[in-house]
Amino acid sequence: AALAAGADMVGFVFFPKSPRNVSLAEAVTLAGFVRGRAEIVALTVDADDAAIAAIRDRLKPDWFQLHGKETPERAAAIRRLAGTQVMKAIGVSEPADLARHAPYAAVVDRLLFDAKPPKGAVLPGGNGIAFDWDILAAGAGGRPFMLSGGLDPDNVGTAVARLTDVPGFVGVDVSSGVESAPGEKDAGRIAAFVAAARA
Ligand SMILES: O=C(O)c1ccccc1NCC(=O)[C@H](O)[C@H](O)COP(=O)(O)O
Repeated sequence: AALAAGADMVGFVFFPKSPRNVSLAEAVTLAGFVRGRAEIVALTVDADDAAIAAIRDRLKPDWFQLHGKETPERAAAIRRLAGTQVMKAIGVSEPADLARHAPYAAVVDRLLFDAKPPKGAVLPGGNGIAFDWDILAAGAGGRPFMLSGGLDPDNVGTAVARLTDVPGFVGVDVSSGVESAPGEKDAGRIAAFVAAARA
């Protein structure tokens, strides 16, 4: 559905507590459809070297998306180990959170500004929560970045319009906003999301 809709990237979640978790074997099978048509993203949460190496060797992703508490040093080490591009998720709920991205900017290829998970949340991402996009408009810093958090087919056009002139803005990422239930992607919502983002 993502490919049919014209998505640029397709992500695979490696986080057992997520309703979107896939095994490495499932991801490898699905990635076979994606390779050459869109970029393959491996989403990990504080993965150790063995997990990164296994994903690198079997999935052969274009990107690792780091969604845990990885330090800038750990993100740099993962980038070396993986030999791929790396995107680091930064949780944002207030302007001060943007300062957290500075140490990562020199060591990763892209930042993903996402909503901070609510206190006690099981998932560090994919919670369908939006934050104030004006925070990014004021100080995203010029490094390549993407926006996520609570995006859906109805609001993504407004989000893109708001950020399109902000230096570094390269795209959007979505999860729950294109689902009919947690972990159940909806082909119609995916198509509507990509169309609205591109429009
Ligand atoms: O989506 C998950 O289940 C998930 C699990 C563990 C870490 C991160 C996760 N998702 C990260 C994403 O990149 C989501 O697309 C992003 O947080 C936006 O989610 P949503 O607000 O649901 O669109």
